[in-house]
Amino acid sequence: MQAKITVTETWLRKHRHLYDGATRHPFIRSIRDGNINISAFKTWLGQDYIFVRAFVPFVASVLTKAYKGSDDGNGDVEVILGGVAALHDEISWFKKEAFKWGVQLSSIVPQKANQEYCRFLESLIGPEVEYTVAAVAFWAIETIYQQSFAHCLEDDSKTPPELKETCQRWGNESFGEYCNSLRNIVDRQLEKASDDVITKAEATLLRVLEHEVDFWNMSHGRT
Ligand SMILES: Cc1ncc(CN)c(N)n1
Repeated sequence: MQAKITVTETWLRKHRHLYDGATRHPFIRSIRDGNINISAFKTWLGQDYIFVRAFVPFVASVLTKAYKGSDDGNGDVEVILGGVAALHDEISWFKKEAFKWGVQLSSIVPQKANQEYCRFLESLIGPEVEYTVAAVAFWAIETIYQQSFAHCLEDDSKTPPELKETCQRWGNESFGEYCNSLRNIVDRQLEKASDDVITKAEATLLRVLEHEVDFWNMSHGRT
């Protein structure tokens, strides 16, 4: 018997071009090819620290929605709670890494693409945004990083040794499994969602892809 094609699979096929644009961006390719400009990397590091701080309340809101809105016989809350715990480690990691690279986090000013992305996250926090829609954003945001950095760890990559740890942070297998768990949550929700929610969720996925591309562009010095 053939496996059923899930909604996320349909979307990823339909929006492959945009998805590849986010996960195979020139910034990521430059890490993978070993010719990353270190000042671009430092820009990314400082800006991403600001993004991750704004990401925490968004993920907390997804957790609340999971608690209130899913049947949760499926353990959504535990999976998302794992994500919150990982973010705690992520923030400590950014501080340690910034120190290593001489990036002064307290003096970083968020750039336009970052501000807009953080504003978008905030727009998804309120109770009027359905759990399914917010969960799609969450899944996409985490998965783009996982896929991007895993690409830099493939056998034929020339990622500089000093950036391997960064790539491992999101490109590792267990982060990949966590992203798969988020994808299962999303597909389960989408199975029972109304057409209206499915339409909103797909539009949200597209917005995330665009914001991620803009974020890489900003880090790469293209804005
Ligand atoms: C911009 C961005 N997107 C995703 C992630 C993964 N949490 C991140 N740290 N920053």
